Formats: sequence, C-alpha cells, structure tokens
Amino acid sequence: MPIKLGANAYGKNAVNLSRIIRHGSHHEFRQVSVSVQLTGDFDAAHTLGDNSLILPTDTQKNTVYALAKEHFTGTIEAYGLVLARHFVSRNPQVRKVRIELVEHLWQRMEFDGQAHPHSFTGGGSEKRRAVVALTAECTATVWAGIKGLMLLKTTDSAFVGYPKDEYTVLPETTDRILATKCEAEWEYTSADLDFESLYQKVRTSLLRTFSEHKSLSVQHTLYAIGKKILEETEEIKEISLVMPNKHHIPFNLEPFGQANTNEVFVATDAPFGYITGTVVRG
Ligand SMILES: O=c1[nH]c(=O)c2[nH]c(=O)[nH]c2[nH]1
Repeated sequence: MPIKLGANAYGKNAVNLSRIIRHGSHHEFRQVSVSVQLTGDFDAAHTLGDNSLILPTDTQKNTVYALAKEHFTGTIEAYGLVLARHFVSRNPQVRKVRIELVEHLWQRMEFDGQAHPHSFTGGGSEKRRAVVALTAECTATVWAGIKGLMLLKTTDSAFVGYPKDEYTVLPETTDRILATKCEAEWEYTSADLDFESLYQKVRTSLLRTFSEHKSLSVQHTLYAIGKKILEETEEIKEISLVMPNKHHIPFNLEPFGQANTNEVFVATDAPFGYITGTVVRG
C-alpha cells in the first residue's frame, strides 16, 4: 500500500495584536488574537523538505501587525478579509486561507455619566469572534460569533417530563435557575455586509430571547434563540449554539430547621450539562 500525505494546513496561531485608534485625545483600544491557517500546495515541503512554497509563519505574524496600522480600524470581520485577501493574492500556492480573530472586549470607563477618553476595564469572559475563509477563486465565507457570554435568569425555567429509570433522582422542577456560558457562531450569506450592526443585532436578540423565553429545557431555549435570530436576520444562513447548563442546585436547609423556598443554591462547576445545536433554514 503506497503511503501519501493527507490533509494538511499550517499557519501562525494566537498573534496577539492590540491597537490604539486616536481621535485627538479620545482613544479607542482594540485587542485581538489572530490565527492564520493556509491550505495549498505544500506536499513537497512534507515529502522532500522543499520549503520553496512555504511562506514562513513568522512572516504571517509580521503581516498581521504590518497591515493593522492601515486596516485594523473597524470590525474584526473586515480585518480578517483584508488579511485573507493579502495572503491569497500574494501566494499562488495557497488554495485556501482561514483567519480566526478573537477579540477581547475592553469597556470604556465612565465617571458620573462621562465616558473616559483613554481608560478601560477588562470585559470579563465575553469575547467576540470572527472566522474568514477565502479560496484562491476568491470565494469568501464569513462566520461571526460570541464566546464566554455568561447568562443567568432566576425564573421562567423548568425541566419536567423526562424519562425516569432506577438511576434517576433529579426532581422535576417548574421554577429553577437557568445559567449558561453561551457560545454562538453564525454564517453570513455574504462577505459584504455591515458586520458591526449585524453583530449587535444578533447579540441583543440572543439576550432578549434568553430572558423572555418560558424555558422548558436548555434545548428548548437554544432552539428558540436560534430560530428568532434566523427569522429576524436574513443575512444569516445558519447558527450554532453551545449552552452548557451551569447548575445551581437547591441546598437542603432542613437539617437547620429551615425550608428552602427556592432561594439558596449550590453553584456547581462540574459536572455540567453540555447542550449544543445548530438551527438552519429549510
Ligand atoms: O434543560 C435541561 N436539559 C437536560 O437535558 C437536562 N438534564 C438534566 O439533568 N437537567 C437538564 N436540564
């Protein structure tokens, strides 16, 4: 049986780029982790050690910084497209480039209702993410997403009617805490869109459905969130959601002579329910 090289790709991961955008004394601050991945004609590099078609990952890293001065002034989606077009147009050996950008969300400080011109606080666990793929034929695909979005509501969440066997001890509940650290990723229908307003629209829709939905399970809420986003936003082809169930378990206060009327809980890290799903059209 002959042996040959299968699928392969290479690039620089986690290029940590930060940038100040100055408008006089009012500054914007952006911080993003960029990963570049190239797919293409790299057989000779693997089988012969011939590096003549290998654009060094160090050069890829430098390109992320060099193009940032002129081009990283808007959305991460737009900057991803600039980088992808650069690598594809300069390197005929590249069949496909994939750029992943994960943005740390710094929040501007505010004092007495006044936005501070140059000071920020860390945005917590929430990150904004974009992935851009561009082929040598210039077909671009853009995905956008949210990571680490902590969501919690204190009512309008139930879990009843599930099968019970000899190992089931979970009591049915019609009023529990629903908490998750949500991840969402959606694919756009085009690479020529207002990525900023679409991102804000999707994020707001996600929060609104989470808070307003009469949840019968995490699965039920996940689908409701995805369905609403697709109904409201024709520029989105499909959306995938990850919604771990961050359990808050009622603590037994009976040994202390008190009734726990759904007020005191143990917040548990592990294990946790892991609920994922993609909502599609048609
Ligand atoms: O919303 C839920 N979905 C489940 O699949 C599940 N399983 C479980 O033990 N609790 C829950 N809650």
